[in-house]
Amino acid sequence: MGVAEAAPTPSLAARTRGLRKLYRTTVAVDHVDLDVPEGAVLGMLGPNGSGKTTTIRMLLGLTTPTAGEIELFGAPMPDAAASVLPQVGALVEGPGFHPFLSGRENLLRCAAAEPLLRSAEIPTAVDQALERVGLAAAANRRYRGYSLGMKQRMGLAAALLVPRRFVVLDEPTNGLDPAGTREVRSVIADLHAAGTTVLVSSHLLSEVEATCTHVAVLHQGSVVAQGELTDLLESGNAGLLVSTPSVESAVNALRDNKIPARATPDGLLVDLTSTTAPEVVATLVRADVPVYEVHRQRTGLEDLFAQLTEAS
Ligand SMILES: Nc1ncnc2c1ncn2[C@@H]1O[C@H](COP(=O)(O)OP(=O)(O)OP(=O)(O)O)[C@@H](O)[C@H]1O
Repeated sequence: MGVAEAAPTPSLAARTRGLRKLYRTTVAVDHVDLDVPEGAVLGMLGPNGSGKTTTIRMLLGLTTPTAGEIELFGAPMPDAAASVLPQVGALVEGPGFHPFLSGRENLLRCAAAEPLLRSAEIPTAVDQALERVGLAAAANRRYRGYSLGMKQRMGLAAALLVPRRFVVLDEPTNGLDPAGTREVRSVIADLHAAGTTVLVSSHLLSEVEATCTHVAVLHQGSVVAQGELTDLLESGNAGLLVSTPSVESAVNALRDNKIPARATPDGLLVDLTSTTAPEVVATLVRADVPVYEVHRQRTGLEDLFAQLTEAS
């Protein structure tokens, strides 16, 4: 043992290092170093084909990495799969429900395979999961007749059969109507409030902004940005765009108050490094400058994501 102890690293629900997956000659995932802090809701953001599903499948032991390491709660995968995976609930493509059984019957079968559920607890767990995803009324209908959104809800119900330490949701709002999307957001918020770590993939920045505390952006199989959502959103130049017919008076009024600003084709761009949006508006109003509209300039993450999605 060394004399100096290393500073304790925050506990991670999932950690990958150098993760790589090749399908023949296709590099699906390349050198992914992902940290999912315990208690976080981490949004894995990326355009189609950026490697989200492949990364998730490797985390869950559903596909074998070509190279790299995976740990779940500090335990190496796949060696620790039997002890760790029962604590992990997952919604991934192709959950394989039986088409001729009802939603309830399918979930009863899933529940029977859950090591953490005692037989006596199964019926209640199934009913609670059906209720939670809004499928209680359709529970006795055959799975075959379910809509895409209902099938998606079934996958979510299966992930939520037991209280989990970690829930992994691959594009959970795919195929859902606006009400279904709101329900998924509320399920994620409930899980977060209960201390469960959530990893959720999406190709929509708005989705991630609405639900996540952390984000990892994937592009062409690699992580191009990761960290706390607020930090990433604030990265880059924070600016406020002001729409006013009196640009010159506005610039002068702001400069008198030591707030840097300049005219741009999009409007008056005010530097927010040393001030706030309400302060800028108050300053302009005090100087009798008419303000039609103000909005924040696109953030670092929005710019990054726009570049990635526009390029693909
Ligand atoms: N089983 C497979 N066989 C061959 N190539 C695959 C397979 N699965 C994924 N790929 C390829 O790996 C790359 C990453 O795919 P992946 O499904 O992980 O991306 P994704 O970010 O989840 O995309 P989407 O948002 O469309 O679901 C793509 O080029 C895809 O074509």
